[in-house]
Amino acid sequence: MDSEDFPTSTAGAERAGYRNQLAIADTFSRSATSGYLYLIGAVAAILASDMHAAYPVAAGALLASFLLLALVRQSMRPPAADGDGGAWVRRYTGVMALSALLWGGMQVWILLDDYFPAPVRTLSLFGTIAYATVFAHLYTTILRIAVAGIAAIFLPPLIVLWTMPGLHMLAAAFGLYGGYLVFAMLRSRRDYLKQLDLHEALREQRDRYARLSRTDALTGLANRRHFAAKLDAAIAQPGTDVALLLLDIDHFKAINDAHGHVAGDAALKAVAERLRIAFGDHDAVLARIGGEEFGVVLKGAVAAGALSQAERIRHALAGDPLICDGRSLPVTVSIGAGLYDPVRHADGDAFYRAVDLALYAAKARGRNRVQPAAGATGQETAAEGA
Ligand SMILES: Nc1nc2c(ncn2[C@@H]2O[C@H](COP(=O)(O)OP(=O)(O)OP(=O)(O)O)[C@@H](O)[C@H]2O)c(=O)[nH]1
Repeated sequence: MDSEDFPTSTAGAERAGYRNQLAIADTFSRSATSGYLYLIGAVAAILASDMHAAYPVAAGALLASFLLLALVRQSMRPPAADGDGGAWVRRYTGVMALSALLWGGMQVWILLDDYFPAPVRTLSLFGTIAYATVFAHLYTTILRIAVAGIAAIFLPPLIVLWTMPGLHMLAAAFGLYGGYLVFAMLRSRRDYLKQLDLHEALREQRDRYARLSRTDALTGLANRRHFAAKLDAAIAQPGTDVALLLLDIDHFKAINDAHGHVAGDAALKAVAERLRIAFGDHDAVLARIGGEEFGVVLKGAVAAGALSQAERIRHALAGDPLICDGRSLPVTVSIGAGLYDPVRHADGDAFYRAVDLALYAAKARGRNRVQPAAGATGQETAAEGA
């Protein structure tokens, strides 16, 4: 879709895409059934002038065309979010402009053919003014539709009125109203863009809150609630291996006591960064469960090797002190690790509890070690003091 159709206050394809989608949806909801208004107008003009008796073929063709265009318009549902919005806008603009042009043409005929009495001319001119006004006030969701519609409806009768003897005053009044329509169209467009901005700000705020509600503020990892939901979702996928690692920093209180809470926070952030480095390339969910405890969900092939993955991160942390604000902080972690087994674990909670017990056991058995959950595959890989 052409970007000038939907100017944005800030750049960004995703943002523009959202605005385009909104504009398309709004256009359709405002105009899908209004093609029938032309049909009603045409029926009124034909009945008021007995045109069906004098010009039966033309009257039938007009009614059939208005009906067809109204039906086509109503059936043109907007594309899905990933569909071709630009093509839809072009087609929809074409259908709306064609309907407007047909009305404009009928209006010209009514003005030029002496067959039509004055009241019918007046009636049809009212219709022309009404339809053009709708374009100026409602269809500015997509500016080219409003411009094309007003031009197609309004210009043909305006030009004809201007050339008709004795109707210059009427043509001038008509022209003045046309000027007002351009003004109204631009104002309506401005209001609509403001409405889009508001929509967008609300959406961004909603997304921001949703993100915050999933994230641990200190480390930027998932929080406990989101982690639990991700674990449930992972084990609900049939045929996918799922492993859980629960890591707890050993004697973390001593870091706080020795270096202060701020340094403790920095250490937590540094551990989170080490987890990102260690598991960033894997299909993994990383979380700070609370305090100095972290969780990792591993999925797929890497899950089967959960114990060696746990050992790898334990070893990496023990062998390479954290660097926080230029200060070297040696840390070790105790890790509970388990592979989800639907026979042994009733649900995500039961799985989590089993791995949590393994973490407790790792602490009880001396810390700085990996403890497999009961029933987990693989060998225990205690590595105290490594
Ligand atoms: N800096 C900082 N400290 C925290 C945070 N959350 C919890 N703590 C501290 O983490 C420490 C946890 O202490 P404990 O539960 O005794 O555990 P530990 O000292 O790590 O000992 P073990 O787990 O048994 O090895 C406490 O001193 C808490 O105040 C936090 O967000 N920031």
